[in-house]
Amino acid sequence: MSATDTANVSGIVAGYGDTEVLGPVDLSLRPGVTALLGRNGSGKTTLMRTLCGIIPALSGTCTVLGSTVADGAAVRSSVGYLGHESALASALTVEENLRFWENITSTYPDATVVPAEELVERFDLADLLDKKVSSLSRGQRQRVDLARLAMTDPEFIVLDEPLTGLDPVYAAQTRALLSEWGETRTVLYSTHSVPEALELARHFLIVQGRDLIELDCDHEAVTETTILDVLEAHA
Ligand SMILES: Nc1ncnc2c1ncn2[C@@H]1O[C@H](COP(=O)(O)OP(=O)(O)OP(=O)(O)O)[C@@H](O)[C@H]1O
Repeated sequence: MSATDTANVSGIVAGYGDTEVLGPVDLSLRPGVTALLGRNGSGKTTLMRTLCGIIPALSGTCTVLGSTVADGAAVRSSVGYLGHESALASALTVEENLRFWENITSTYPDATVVPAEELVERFDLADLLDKKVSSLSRGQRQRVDLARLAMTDPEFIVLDEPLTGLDPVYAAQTRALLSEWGETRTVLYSTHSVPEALELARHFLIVQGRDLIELDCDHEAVTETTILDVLEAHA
């Protein structure tokens, strides 16, 4: 553990009820982009949801920015999570959703709230404002979900496969957004694309069986072959 760590995980076992999926694992996350890789069903989503306090760890402790994630209120405004399922209300319009989240986030203790108008411009949402979320395409909805996530300007950003299924223009914009966030914040994102991970990240977490293998470009040469070797070791 070091003073610059954003998240510290100690002996975490992640899973559901009686079913252990991953762990026990220890890990630390620092500012920058970390890519999380692993085979289908290996536990990436489970781990990310545990780190954000969405599901409880079966054992072990997880601290984010000095607060334990079990204390949901303490981490709510400092952690931004984008999962497979949208956090938006599908029967409301995009504008209504942004206003709703603006109201909710302004109640978080010590929260920064980026005004909806600023997010509309930054995430290019002007043409979508009057549309119901239920009528949006997956990529359009993700844009709104990212704006919702950015509303609290979180220091720890966790994104589950944010680059899957996007058109080339929006994929490039999202890659640029991740890189920009990674300059000052801690970004953990999952992906199945090794080349894309190598382009975006300098730190890699790879699920191997119930363990997490860490690779770090600052300490070793990380290549597609190194990552594939780790992924295939338990195939
Ligand atoms: N709600 C749940 N209850 C019980 N088991 C679950 C639940 N959600 C996922 N699992 C199981 O946990 C394991 C890990 O799933 P998880 O979704 O974390 O994998 P993943 O690495 O994100 O997979 P993928 O790459 O396919 O998205 C799988 O065996 C899955 O069946």
